[in-house]
Amino acid sequence: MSTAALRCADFPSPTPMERVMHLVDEYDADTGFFFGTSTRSLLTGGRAVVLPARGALAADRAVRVLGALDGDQILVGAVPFADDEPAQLIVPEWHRWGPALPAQPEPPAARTVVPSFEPPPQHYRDAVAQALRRIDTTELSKVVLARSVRIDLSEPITVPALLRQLRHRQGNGFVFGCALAGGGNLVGGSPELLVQRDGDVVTAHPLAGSRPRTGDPDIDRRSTTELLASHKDRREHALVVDDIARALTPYCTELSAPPAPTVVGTPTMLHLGTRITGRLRSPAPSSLALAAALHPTPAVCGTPTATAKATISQLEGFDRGFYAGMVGWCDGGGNGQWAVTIRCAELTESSARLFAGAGIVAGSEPEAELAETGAKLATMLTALGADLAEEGQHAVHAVA
Ligand SMILES: C=C(O[C@H]1C=CC=C(C(=O)O)[C@@H]1O)C(=O)O
Repeated sequence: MSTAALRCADFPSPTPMERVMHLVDEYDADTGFFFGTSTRSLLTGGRAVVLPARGALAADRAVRVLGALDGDQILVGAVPFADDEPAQLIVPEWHRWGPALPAQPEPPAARTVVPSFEPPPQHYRDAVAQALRRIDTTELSKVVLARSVRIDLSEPITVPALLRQLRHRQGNGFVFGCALAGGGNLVGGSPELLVQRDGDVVTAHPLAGSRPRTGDPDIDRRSTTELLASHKDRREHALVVDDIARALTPYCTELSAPPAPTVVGTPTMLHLGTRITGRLRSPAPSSLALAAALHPTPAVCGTPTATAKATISQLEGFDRGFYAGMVGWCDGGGNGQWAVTIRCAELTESSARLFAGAGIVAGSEPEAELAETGAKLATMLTALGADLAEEGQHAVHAVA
């Protein structure tokens, strides 16, 4: 091969998309935080104050820190699912707002990976079957059971490159990156708003009840109709809406939600969603205090909460870490936005650990829930360019 051909193969000329620089390109994988919506982006760097407390306590302490923030300072970070695990909440040294992250429609370089299921798919089916027995015989009405997949990356992918991919795959959702104190980065593209406060207006947009999206308009139209008509999915969804409305009521003078959900589509999934809005009483709690009051909702935990939490720790078989927690920002005035940490991965130079869960209620079927979690994993897998080896593909996308 000639030298010219070698140079060409090694250094392909940049596509127009690659030339568009964005705030995200300054993301520092050691201390950075990025949170992007379809209209704007937030990038932070450095850690002026680190809040080393755990779970709910971290949020509580963070709320007190918020009261002491200087005019323009903000608090950002991620809170794990479990109360007893360390949160990653910081006041950064600096932050900047910018335009929405441009999507990266070109797919990433494909990489063949062999996934390790932690735990294996059969464990997941068994856990769902056990949960269904508990739903039949105890007070448990709903539990969200998740599974995790670890993939080894033959070559590293940078956080900005992954975030651009996720922006493309998560249209109107939230894309986030958060450097973790213990090393690695939490990266994801969540479709679900836990809570947002803007002055005295509070908004939550829970999602629960799902079908995979195929990209075939006829099939997706049928799935949308089926989802809206499904008693099982409507029940699964209503438990989340009721819980959030109950938790927000004490803080609000008005609170409203439409009587029926609509279907919220992502490029890989169709979900039932309900936008809940309210007016906060004065003095309005901060967005972080509201998020802490709501977390964990039955979209990631279950009903009743304590029984569902116990069921998750007994049946799931792995540590959720930051998956199914919350990620976002809050300013000194209390305004801010927190997304539910789903469709995410914990990323290191050499591996990615992905997570996905599904709500189990009476009428759920283990094989269908396994397939649903497989479809949810596809958001991150395709963003990573993971071309699964055949046996892994079967296990991730297993259908009845
Ligand atoms: C728990 C997850 O999704 C939640 C959000 C939307 C739909 C869900 C469902 O239908 O089960 C889940 O409640 C996940 O993606 O890991």
